[in-house]
Amino acid sequence: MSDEVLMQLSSNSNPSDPSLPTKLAKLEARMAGKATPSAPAPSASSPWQSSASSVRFGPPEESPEASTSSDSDNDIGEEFLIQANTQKRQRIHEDVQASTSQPPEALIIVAVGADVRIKIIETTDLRPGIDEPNKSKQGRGRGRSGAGRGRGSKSNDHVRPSNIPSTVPLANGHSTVPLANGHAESVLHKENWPKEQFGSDERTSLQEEMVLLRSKVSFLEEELCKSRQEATSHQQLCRQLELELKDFKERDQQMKMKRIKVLSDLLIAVSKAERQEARMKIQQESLRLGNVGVIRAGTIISETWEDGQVLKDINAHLRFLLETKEAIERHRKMLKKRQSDKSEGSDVETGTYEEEVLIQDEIYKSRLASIKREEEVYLRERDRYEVEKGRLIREMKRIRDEDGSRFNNFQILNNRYALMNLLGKGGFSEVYKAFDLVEHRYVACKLHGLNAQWSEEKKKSYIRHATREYDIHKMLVHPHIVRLWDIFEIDHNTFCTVLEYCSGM
Ligand SMILES: Nc1ncnc2c1ncn2[C@@H]1O[C@H](COP(=O)(O)OP(=O)(O)OP(=O)(O)O)[C@@H](O)[C@H]1O
Repeated sequence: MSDEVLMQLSSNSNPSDPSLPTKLAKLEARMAGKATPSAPAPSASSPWQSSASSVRFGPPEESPEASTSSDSDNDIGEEFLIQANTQKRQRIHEDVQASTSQPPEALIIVAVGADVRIKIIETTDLRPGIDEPNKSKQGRGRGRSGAGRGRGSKSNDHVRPSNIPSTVPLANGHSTVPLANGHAESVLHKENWPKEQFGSDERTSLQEEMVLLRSKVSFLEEELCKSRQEATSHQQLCRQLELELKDFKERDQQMKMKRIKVLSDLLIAVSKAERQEARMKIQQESLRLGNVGVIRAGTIISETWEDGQVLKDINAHLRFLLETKEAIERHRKMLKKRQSDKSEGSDVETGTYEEEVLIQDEIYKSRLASIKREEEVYLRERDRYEVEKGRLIREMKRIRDEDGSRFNNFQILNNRYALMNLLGKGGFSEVYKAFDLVEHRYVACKLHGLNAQWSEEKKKSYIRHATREYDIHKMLVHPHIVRLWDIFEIDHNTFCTVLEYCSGM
């Protein structure tokens, strides 16, 4: 008899009915398949004793009739059992259906004596991570069917996979519960299986189901094993990829360093070649256009410019032309003076002489015009050479500044700007041509050197002004204004502004 039935009976019972223990004993005896004794069943051995003392079978209006005849008691009990069993079967059927439609729950059907117990086990899959929330349902006092956790409820204390629906009855009257690991757990029950309640076909179907579930479990275990292997191989692959990535990054870094090295070597080579070329050019130009000479006057040494040969030649030629021009002018004056002296003589002589003077004057005039043209050419040429001389002097100064600069040894500033040659020197700055190793373009690095002799206040004031100037400059974008790309500090007395490079072309 199920706990539910007992509960029902308890709720319907009349505590004042003295014949109830007898009825209960009879019913129990029937349920156990024994002959019903007329005397009350030994209450001490009955598991239902406590409740039997206070329960009454059937509806209350039938109770007087039931208390008068043992046959009628039997009939009522049988009828009740039939009803109860029919209800139970229906419930089993419903619960089995429910268990198939609701995988997290499994039914354990335990046959106890003449009754059928339905135990609903709130199951939780043993596999980690699956049906976690169902664990909370474990250990609930009573199942959904209302059947109690009384006898044989040991099986409920085990956690089972969600797809195992029921216990399977064994021949010895124990029920087995398939576990996740494929073993069967024997569930001990105090009563034997009623063969008339569970047909062999039902048992067979349950066993088949159990076999099916076992095969499912083994399949899932295989799948799990495979997944674990895959996970291991994936982890190994990940580790390998991480190592490769690290290796690749290291190699990339090395390549980057190599690239920078190769690039800076190339830039240094180019710069050195340019420097050499510039110095050779200066040597050649200084022969032609002039050079700086040193004049010593007592203890004072001063520098003066000495023109080169070309300029000397031009100047000499111009001087010669000037002298020639002056000589022709003098001859013309003398000729005119003689002409005036001769005009006092005879007409014939005077006429002949005037003709000669005119011819001579014309000759002087044409010579003067030719000298003037030649002089103009030489003067133009001298102007051109003067421009070249100025360029040469600037270049010489630049080379001298470059030689005296502390940044002339091809440094890489801020890990990015490879300094090449000096472009020029300003009031407080040196401007170097540089190559931006990140953006791969030529830039002009203006190195602002603060005078070490300056007071801290003057340095601060200079930096404040320069910062304000460059903050404004940074915002200016115009085709006729060089862009300011970057600004950074080199040391306590020096900072650098990176400008767009102007080739001057
Ligand atoms: N962006 C540039 N591109 C190419 N060359 C440059 C650039 N900026 C400056 N220079 C060169 O550097 C030289 C000195 O620069 P600049 O004229 O800016 O100095 P400055 O203004 O006199 O110095 P300071 O700002 O210290 O007073 C210039 O004559 C020019 O040859």
